[in-house]
Amino acid sequence: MIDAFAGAYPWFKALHVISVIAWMAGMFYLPRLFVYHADAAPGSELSERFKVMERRLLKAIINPAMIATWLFGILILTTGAVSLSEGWLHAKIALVLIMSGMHGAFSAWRRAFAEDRNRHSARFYRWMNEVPTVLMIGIVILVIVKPF
Ligand code: HEM
Repeated sequence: MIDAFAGAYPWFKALHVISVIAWMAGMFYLPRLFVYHADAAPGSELSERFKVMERRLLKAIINPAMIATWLFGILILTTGAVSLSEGWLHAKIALVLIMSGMHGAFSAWRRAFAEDRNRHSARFYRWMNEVPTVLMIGIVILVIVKPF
C-alpha cells in the first residue's frame, strides 16, 4: 500500500465509476454507428458523416475514458482497500482484458470504415454490439456481489 493514497480510496472509486460510465457509453454507441454505417454507400455524404462521428467518439470519449478507467482501477488497488488475492478481482480483470480487446477491435473496424474498406455486415455489428453489454453485466456482478 502507498500510505499517501490510503484515504483516497473513495475518491479513486468515484473517479473510476465516472470513467467506467463514459467508457461503456462509448462502447455501446460505437458499434450502433457501425450497424448503420455498414449499409451506407462508401463515399456517400452519409458515410462521410458517420466517419466524423466515429472518429470523434473514439478519440474524444472512448480512448481517454478507457485510460482513466484503468488508471483509477489500478490506483484503487494501490490504496490497499482491496486484497489482490480475491477471486472476483482476478475474474473481473480477465473480463476487463476482453473488454479492452473489444475496444481494440472497434478501433480497427473504425479505421477500416475511415478508409472505405469495411468487410463486415450490419448483422455482424449488431452481434458485436451485444458483447460489451454481456461483459459489463459480468463485471458489475463480480465487483458488487463478489460471488467468490
Ligand atoms: C480497467 C481495469 C479495472 C480495474 C483494475 C478495476 C479495479 C477495481 C477495483 C479494485 C475496485 C474496488 C472494488 C471494491 O472496493 O470492492 C473497482 C470498483 C468498481 N469497478 Fe472496476 N476496475 C476496472 C475496470 C472496470 C470496468 C470495465 C467496469 C465496468 C464495466 C468496472 C466497474 C466497477 C464498479 C461499478 C465499481 C464499484 C463497485 C463498488 O461500489 O464497490 N471496473 N474496480
